[in-house]
Amino acid sequence: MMHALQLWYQHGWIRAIDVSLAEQLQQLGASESAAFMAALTSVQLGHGHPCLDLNSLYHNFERSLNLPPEHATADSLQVCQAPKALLEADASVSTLDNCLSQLQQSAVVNQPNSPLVLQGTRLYLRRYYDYEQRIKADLKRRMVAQVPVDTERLRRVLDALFGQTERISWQRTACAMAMRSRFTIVTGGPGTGKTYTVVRLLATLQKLRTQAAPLRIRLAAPTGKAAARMSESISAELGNLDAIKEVADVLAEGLASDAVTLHRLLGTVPHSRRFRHNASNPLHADVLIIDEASMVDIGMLAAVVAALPAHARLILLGDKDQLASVEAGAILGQLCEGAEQGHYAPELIEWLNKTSANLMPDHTLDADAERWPYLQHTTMFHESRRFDAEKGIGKLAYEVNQQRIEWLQQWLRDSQLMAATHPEFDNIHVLQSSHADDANIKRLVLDGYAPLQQLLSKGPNDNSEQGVNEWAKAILAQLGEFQLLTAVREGNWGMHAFNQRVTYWLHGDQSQQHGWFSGRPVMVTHNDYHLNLRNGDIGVVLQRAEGEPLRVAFLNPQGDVRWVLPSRLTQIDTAYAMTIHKSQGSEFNHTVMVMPQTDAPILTKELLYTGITRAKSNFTLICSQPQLVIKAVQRRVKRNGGLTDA
Ligand SMILES: Nc1ncnc2c1ncn2[C@@H]1O[C@H](COP(=O)(O)OP(=O)(O)OP(=O)(O)O)[C@@H](O)[C@H]1O
Repeated sequence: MMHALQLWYQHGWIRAIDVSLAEQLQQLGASESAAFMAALTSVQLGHGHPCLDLNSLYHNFERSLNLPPEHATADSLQVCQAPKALLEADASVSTLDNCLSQLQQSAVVNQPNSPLVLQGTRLYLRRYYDYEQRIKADLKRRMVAQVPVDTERLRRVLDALFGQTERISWQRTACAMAMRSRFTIVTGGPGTGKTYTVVRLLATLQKLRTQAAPLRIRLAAPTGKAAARMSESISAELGNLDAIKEVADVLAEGLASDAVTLHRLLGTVPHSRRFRHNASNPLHADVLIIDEASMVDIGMLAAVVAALPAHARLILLGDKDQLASVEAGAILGQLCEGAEQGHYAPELIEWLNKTSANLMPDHTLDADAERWPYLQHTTMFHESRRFDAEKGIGKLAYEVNQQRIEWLQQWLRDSQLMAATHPEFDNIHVLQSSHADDANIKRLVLDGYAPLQQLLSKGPNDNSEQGVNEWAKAILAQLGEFQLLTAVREGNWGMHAFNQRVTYWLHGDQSQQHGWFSGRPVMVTHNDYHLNLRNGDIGVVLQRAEGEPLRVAFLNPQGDVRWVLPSRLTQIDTAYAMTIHKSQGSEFNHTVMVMPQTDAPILTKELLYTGITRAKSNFTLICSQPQLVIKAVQRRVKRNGGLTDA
């Protein structure tokens, strides 16, 4: 088994860390098979699963491990043994029962501080088990801490904020629900009014507070981009609240300026996993709102709940149907499972009815609601204010999310006709081509990037520092207008190949020789604490004046331009094309999504839904094989984990 792991590593099937973990455990006295299972647990972590689910492993070896990986070469398939054959050949782990008893007897499993924890049929590395336990215990404490609320006063405040509506207002329901305990989730697709609601929710909290001083409110998001968008949309909504001046003033009082990244909120300690704020140095906050919570990983949420004082409220906002974090965990997806149906307890419905202008619909009632503890604190919004669910992007996102194949098949076949005959579909297009260098793709890209190229060649209005900064700002804003998103990184239809292709189309041969050239958009691919740049930050290479060296312009969270020398940036990618994973938390006016030519497990409905919902006004799908789109929509991401276990 150890030899097999080495071969897997040599052929790029698994990571070095997966093998070295197994070797270290053997040195600690683990049997070969226990060490092997630990390596598989680490492999799963690399795929975003906090644990190895032995039940699904023995049910379907290849599918649950994604081994051999999709990029496995023919050579490697000859040399490397598949997991199923390996496990079946060893009596100690040949069946699920044997494997469980082997692990139960192991010195490295379920002992005080042992590196592995077996919980039911889930095998964890201890750190991830601890994260999960910490989150569960903390959320439970915040959920049971029922806060007394004057329902009459609450009703009056909500009447002022939302007015009377004919139908149930889920936005109002979310505000009411958040008053009852110290944990709340508001989930919904793009434009469903999460930000609109959260501003009113905060206003309600401030109005009904029992302490004299305003509540201290912190806003945070997993990435710099998401934090910047959160600040922007919250200040726009605060402007709209001016109609209810008294509320706007009381809200603004306790609101700590801008939204920050979670790393900044907690304070990173250089070269360490630790944060400055933790259980012994808690955050100064009464309310913490985390936007884009689908991107928060389990380690980060564990750090957040440790640093958040017990009395504080934690409010998660996000779209549960989007891709989960790249790191381990799919927190929002797991906590919100079943949110479509409500699953509210009779007692909760009765309480909500007291605070609401309308009665809660019957279908949200569940007499067996104890099975859904997190849903008693969750509101899901279905109606997008930005997209009509019957038109264009809204319709496409809805059909993909609901995995409704028939409409999609028709759209993939007849998108041109539909766009020509039904104006409501003229902003969603399919460009089918079997060549990534196809002239139609080239035309689409050149047209899409034409305004960017014009801005670049026009140069700054004047050469003053302000003039140059304004020019850089305009170019960075223009980068949000048109964006290629790829489903995969590698291969002819992947992110790297498209970046090379577009660079060549726009800048010709010269750009191939010089990695750094004026106009190159770049994405930072790792957090850089020295430069204060975050994974996902976008910059653009520019020459500020004749004879000056090239510099990369980034926007800081305050919206000002900062310039960095290219030589200081070690981990970046060109950003004409980015992966859908990296696009999470961003939106682009015209989004072009590129599907690969061959199927892969990474192609899921969550991936497609995330890509489609990045588009603000136009969406184009480039694909060579429409049936792969259908296959992807039928496949769902399944992340293991015990967050919702009793
Ligand atoms: N009840 C409402 N009445 C009037 N306008 C609303 C209402 N709810 C939302 N809106 C408006 O709809 C738009 C989208 O709302 P909002 O930005 O809050 O959605 P969101 O769910 O936060 O979107 P995203 O996920 O893209 O950030 C905003 O312009 C907002 O002001």
